[in-house]
Amino acid sequence: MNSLFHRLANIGTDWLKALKTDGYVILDNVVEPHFAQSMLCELKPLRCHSHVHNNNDNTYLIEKSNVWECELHMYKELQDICPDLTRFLNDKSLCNIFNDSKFFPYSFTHHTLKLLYSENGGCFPLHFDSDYRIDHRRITAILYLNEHLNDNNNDNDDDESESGGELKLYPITRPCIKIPAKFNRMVLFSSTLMLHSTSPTHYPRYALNLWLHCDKSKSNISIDTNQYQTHWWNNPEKVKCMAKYMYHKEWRDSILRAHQPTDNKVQTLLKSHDRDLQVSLHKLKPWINEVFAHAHHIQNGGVDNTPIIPWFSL
Ligand SMILES: O=C(O)CCC(=O)C(=O)O
Ligand SMILES: [Fe+2]
Repeated sequence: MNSLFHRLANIGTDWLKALKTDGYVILDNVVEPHFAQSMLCELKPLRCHSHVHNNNDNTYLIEKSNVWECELHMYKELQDICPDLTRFLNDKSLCNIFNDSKFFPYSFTHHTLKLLYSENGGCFPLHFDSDYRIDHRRITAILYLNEHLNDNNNDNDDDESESGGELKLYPITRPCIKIPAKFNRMVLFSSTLMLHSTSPTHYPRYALNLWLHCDKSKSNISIDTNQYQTHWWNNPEKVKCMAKYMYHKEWRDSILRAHQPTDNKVQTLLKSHDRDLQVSLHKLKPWINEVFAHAHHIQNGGVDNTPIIPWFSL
């Protein structure tokens, strides 16, 4: 069977280098357009028949209003009626590209696939996908399937577009990046350290979220704790604290935006957000002047490439 990601195998390694250095990369036209189209055709009726549902029985996905999520690997009965989405789920070629490149200190075993649909202001609050202490996801790869978005939906517009639905990345060395969810575009980023959110969508928004899982027993990771004492950015935990501090206002607002005001989870989420912010500031204490200066610089639109962020070190 041909690789579904054949284009990635033929575009050299610059994109892998960019992902490793910047923590994210944007790739257009990654799968055969007719295959992307056919996955979209399978996805649309699923959401109409409510198969793509809010996973409110699953603690690991927090329910958000107007966002439908379904982890396809958990629903065998859906796999039988969605052959192309199931082929996308079972395809190993993306993992193989990463494993063969040896650019990353992981051995990827497989990916899982979450189907996503949002509408009517649906959005994701700021979050990290994976907590390295409890799960094995290391790279997020989201394929967007929104045909009506075209080149008028320019990348990196300063203002939120009218259609909304952008993926927003917060890489802490530069201001937020807004990425329109265009058809057959894939955005890859660090599951553990890339803070991200989505802006409220004003169109029916379709996406396929792949998570690459690593085999922890085979990972080639060494943590030098002495080195971690030197700079905050050498320590992945501190990078997360920094992101929390830099974007805490936006984070708080995004929690309110993603849930109905009547949802009683909101107060709990806000409380835990406020507590995490205090903990983060405490952990950053040894570097506090440096941290404030860095945050101030980025918040004023600056870029600071001095910190080499260990995006894929855990
Ligand atoms: O749909 C997107 O662009 C992002 C989705 C996301 O962040 C998630 O599923 O964790
Ligand atoms: Fe996410």
